[in-house]
Amino acid sequence: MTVDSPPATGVPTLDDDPFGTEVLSDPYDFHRRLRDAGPVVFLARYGIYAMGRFEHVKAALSDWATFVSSRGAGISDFAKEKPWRPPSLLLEADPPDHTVVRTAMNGVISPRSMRALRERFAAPAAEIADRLVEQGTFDAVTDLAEVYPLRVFPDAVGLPEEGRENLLPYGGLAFNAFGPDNELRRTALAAAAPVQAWVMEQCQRENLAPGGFGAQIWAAADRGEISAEQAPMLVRSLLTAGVDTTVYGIGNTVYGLSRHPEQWAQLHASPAKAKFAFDEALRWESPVQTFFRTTSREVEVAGTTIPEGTKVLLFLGSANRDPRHWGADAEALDINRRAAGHVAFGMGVHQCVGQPVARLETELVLSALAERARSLEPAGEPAPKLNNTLKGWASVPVRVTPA
Ligand code: HEM
Ligand SMILES: O=C(O)c1ccc(-n2ccnc2)cc1
Repeated sequence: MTVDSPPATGVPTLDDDPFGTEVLSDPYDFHRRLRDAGPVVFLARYGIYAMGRFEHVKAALSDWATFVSSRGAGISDFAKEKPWRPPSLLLEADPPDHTVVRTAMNGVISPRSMRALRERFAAPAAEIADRLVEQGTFDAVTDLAEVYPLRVFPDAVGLPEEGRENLLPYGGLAFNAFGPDNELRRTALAAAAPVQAWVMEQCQRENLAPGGFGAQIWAAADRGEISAEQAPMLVRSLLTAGVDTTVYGIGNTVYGLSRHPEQWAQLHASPAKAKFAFDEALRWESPVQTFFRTTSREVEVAGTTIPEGTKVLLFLGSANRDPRHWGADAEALDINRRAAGHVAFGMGVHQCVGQPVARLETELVLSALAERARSLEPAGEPAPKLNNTLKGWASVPVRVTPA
């Protein structure tokens, strides 16, 4: 789908396809041209506006009343087109409706529930790290990034064992569906029905084990914090977001460190740096590259007037490498940089509610590997995994030497 807002005269325009194979597999040249073209740029291919600089991406994310999510976090404008699935009560909602549901979710993914998960998440991390260091050569994506989250997260939600292989395809479908009507989106939607049916079935109370995130969401409905109709939709949010994102996050982190052996050496020397390494890796190669907003009114941004009802693509990955904010070495991976304040988890009312889960998983598995592996280096060419929203790898062959 394309939107038909013609560019206001004088708006810098680019003809690149941000959802084409070239940009999806290596976006950084386009990001530099996007940032340098201006604060607000018209992308003629889809008739959308775009922001790539840190200052303006952060401001738009923080201004939820002007840049709304309820008309879709993808290119499709829900005011004009039927969504491919019932809209998310979190990602595709605005305050005040969003506030009630988010408050309930904050109570489920809470510091207390994360403390309980730390023990449960630590043992599998150590076990997988032991095995991979023993192996010496492995694939950081298929042997690690795709294994560990699927080992710990479905149990944390309280999912049955049966059918968990649907989780990665469903996440990939949802993240492709935010994009335009291209090959990636069409292929994903063509295979959607059985995966969607499985996901919605798992969101029902009777399929969720006691004590898990799912059961805790239903308990919030029992307490009247949310309605019984909203509860399965909130579980759906966790199933949509909870696996793909961390798989890409862990994969991107190990990919980045494998290309910077001196940084791995520092991490091996002090594995407690894993949390800083994760933040810097998220800044340097943001798993979630983009999200859309829609303008609820005509708005002026840095001298450019954006009409009401315009789809605006926020390039989180570009903002996280903007030298105007991060300095001249913005494109370098440096685990000693204080990368806090990046927008890889978003900003404002929609800032990632799953952040504590992503941080716990990555910190545990990265520190477990760093303790055991003195060195981590490439062992072959990586293969990108193309997705309309996510940036990451299908394969990252690496070699480690034991401590
Ligand atoms: C490295 C991993 C992750 C990254 C980079 C990430 C990134 C993001 C971003 C950028 C947003 C903001 C979306 C927007 O502003 O439109 C977001 C929101 C969200 N994330 Fe994540 N996420 C990650 C992991 C997770 C996990 C593991 C979960 C679930 C356990 C999760 C659940 C959510 C939910 C439910 C929202 C919507 C929050 C709201 O709208 O209030 N995310 N995430
Ligand atoms: O509610 C949903 O369906 C949904 C919610 C959040 C994400 N997301 C994106 C990045 N982290 C999470 C994706 C889908």
